[in-house]
Amino acid sequence: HEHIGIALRGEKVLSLRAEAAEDPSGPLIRQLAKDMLIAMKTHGGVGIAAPQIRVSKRVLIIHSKPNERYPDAPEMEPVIMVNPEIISYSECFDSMWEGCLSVPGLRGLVPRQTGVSVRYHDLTGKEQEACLQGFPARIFQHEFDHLEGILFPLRVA
Ligand SMILES: O=C(O)C[C@@H](Cc1ccccc1)C(=O)SCC(=O)c1ccccc1
Ligand SMILES: [Zn+2]
Repeated sequence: HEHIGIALRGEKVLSLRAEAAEDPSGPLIRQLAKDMLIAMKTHGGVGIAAPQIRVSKRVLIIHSKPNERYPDAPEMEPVIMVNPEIISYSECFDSMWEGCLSVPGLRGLVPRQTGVSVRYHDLTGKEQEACLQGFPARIFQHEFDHLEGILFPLRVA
């Protein structure tokens, strides 16, 4: 399974609103999260959403780490979020360069809120809340869009 393929722009699964996961702590979601982690690492992403490995479920991973475009991005452990909800956004916006594993070769300057407060279930089924700022907030909003069937070119200013 080393090479779990990534769905590309134009595939229907990327345009759907993903379905809520019924059992966030069940074996199906745990296996899905494992496959997503492998796919994200294999393809060198800083995040991934389940529809990108052709599973239309509301699961996303954010894994901010320093990279050539954002050398000062915070280093964090991957955060796996099941059925994430946005509680509130910051007022401020900024634009940053984004890429997408499903849109290879394209980069775009995307305006998004600088902060976001989220609620989600972790893989133990526990409800969590997190306040994200900066690059992690950026990645979250990009991955959450995937759960809504939205790809970043739609948001390019
Ligand atoms: O396709 C995805 O969802 C993963 C995507 C996440 C993302 C990157 C940059 C801004 C917002 C969200 C990627 O990881 S694209 C490839 C990449 O590693 C990268 C691209 C631009 C900047 C930093 C990393
Ligand atoms: Zn993407």
